[in-house]
Amino acid sequence: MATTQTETRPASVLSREKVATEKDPVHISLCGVEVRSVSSDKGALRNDSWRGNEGHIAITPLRKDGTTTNIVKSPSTFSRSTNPSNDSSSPRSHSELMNLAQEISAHLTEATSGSEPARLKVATAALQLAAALRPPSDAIMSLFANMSVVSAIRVFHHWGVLDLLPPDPTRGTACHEIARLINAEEGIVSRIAGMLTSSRVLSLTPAGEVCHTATSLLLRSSEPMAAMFDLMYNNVVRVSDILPAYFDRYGKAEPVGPGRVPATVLSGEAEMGYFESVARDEERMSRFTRAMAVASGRVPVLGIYPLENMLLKEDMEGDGGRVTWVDVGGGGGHVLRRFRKDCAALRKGRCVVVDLRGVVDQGRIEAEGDEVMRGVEWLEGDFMREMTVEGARFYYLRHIVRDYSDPVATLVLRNVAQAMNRDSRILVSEQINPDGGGTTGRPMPLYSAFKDYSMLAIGGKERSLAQFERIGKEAGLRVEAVYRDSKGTEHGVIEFVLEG
Ligand SMILES: C[S@@+](CC[C@H](N)C(=O)[O-])C[C@H]1O[C@@H](n2cnc3c(N)ncnc32)[C@H](O)[C@@H]1O
Repeated sequence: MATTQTETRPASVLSREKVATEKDPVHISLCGVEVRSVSSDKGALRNDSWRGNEGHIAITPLRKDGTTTNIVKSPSTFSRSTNPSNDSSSPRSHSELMNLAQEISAHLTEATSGSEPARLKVATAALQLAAALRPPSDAIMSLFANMSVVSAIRVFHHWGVLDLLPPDPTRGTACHEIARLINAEEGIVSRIAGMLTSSRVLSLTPAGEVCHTATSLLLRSSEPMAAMFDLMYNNVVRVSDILPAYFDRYGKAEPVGPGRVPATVLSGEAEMGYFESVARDEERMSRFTRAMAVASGRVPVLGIYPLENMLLKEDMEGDGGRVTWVDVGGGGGHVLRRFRKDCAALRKGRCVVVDLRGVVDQGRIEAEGDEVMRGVEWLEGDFMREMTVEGARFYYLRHIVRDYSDPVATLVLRNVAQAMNRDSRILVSEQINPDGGGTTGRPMPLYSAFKDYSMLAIGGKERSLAQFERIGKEAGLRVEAVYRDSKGTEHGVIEFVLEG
């Protein structure tokens, strides 16, 4: 079913994309010669079945010398014929529907026996089949049905209902008992519970008692996902309510920031940047950091950039105390921890986490006694002003550049560039949108578009490679290489070096 697809990137970009090695099945954008399906690692995409663009393709391109190498390419860079998702609203022929049904039945056994690629195939086909069978008016009303689910979760969350249900999903609590425990009327409790059981966020015992599901367990207040839910509620739902008035007031343009972004206008702190406003409140900052741990878990950290190989190539002996790795805006160090756990060479090097004061203070405390983080330095710093760690080998910016508009992101990159040596590298680890951002005849994967849209609230954006190249150039950097995720996400790592 798959077809080869010639990459349409300009030659200037193609020449810089990275060829994979056996150990690092890095995917790049080159013209594919053979196309075959590839296995995926387990777990990374669990619970993501609504991402809407599943599966991925491995291509075996020919090198100039005629040999081949394993290169994996994200599906979004293929033509629609290779990856027919995302156009759920277009009418489908009977044979297309039959193909989807066959796709589901062909992979269902494998999918339910733990195969991640099979699960992705079945989930995608099932979503496409359901969407194709849904009349347009239902498609519209289902948007509001989803919002009602969000609303019901929020109320139960606020009332502490999700914390009081038994954690064992086979044991339930009757609505009258929930009502008694939270001092509410039974009628309102059962209506909200009804929204959540019909959407399968909660479930019912045969006796009609309400019980947890795997989904609702993740929303208990002790879970990091609850912090993420709050963040999304604020930055997507609440911000949506003011967006038309926001654009009326500030103009129909991308927010530039750092101040006057929708989220800070909403909170009555219009002149502040988003992070400035979050950092004013210790509790809010701590919830934000917890939410980031979830965000990081949803996209791969390891296995994209061949760090171990790169470090082995470097002569770190006699380094004169040179810093190996700066995690710029590294939060509580959760990402650095994963790199250090995986990469012995990095544990030997000097690693620094730079972030705002409250964040590094918290990170330092939490890392105490953690063998993997022993020796890590925690440094308060403001990347909007300067990068104080000079000449490090790597400056790692994960989910940083996307937090800002082009002018502000350029400022951050320029500050880092000014601290670099000629052999230093910046690694930007983010979603890489397809060129054209979904406006070139093929829609973006739904999840990628959602991530971009949700960044609007804080004045940020997801970018295509061409957009990264542009802001890098403004900052005095050039793209040395691009490493894409082989697991079907749009995530990648862009390696920048000093221009010239
Ligand atoms: C979206 S989070 C990303 C955290 C982490 N890199 C990750 O991938 O999970 C952005 C991080 O940048 C930090 N940050 C925001 N503004 C900053 C500034 N001006 N200087 C340094 N760090 C900042 C925040 O505190 C937060 O930890």
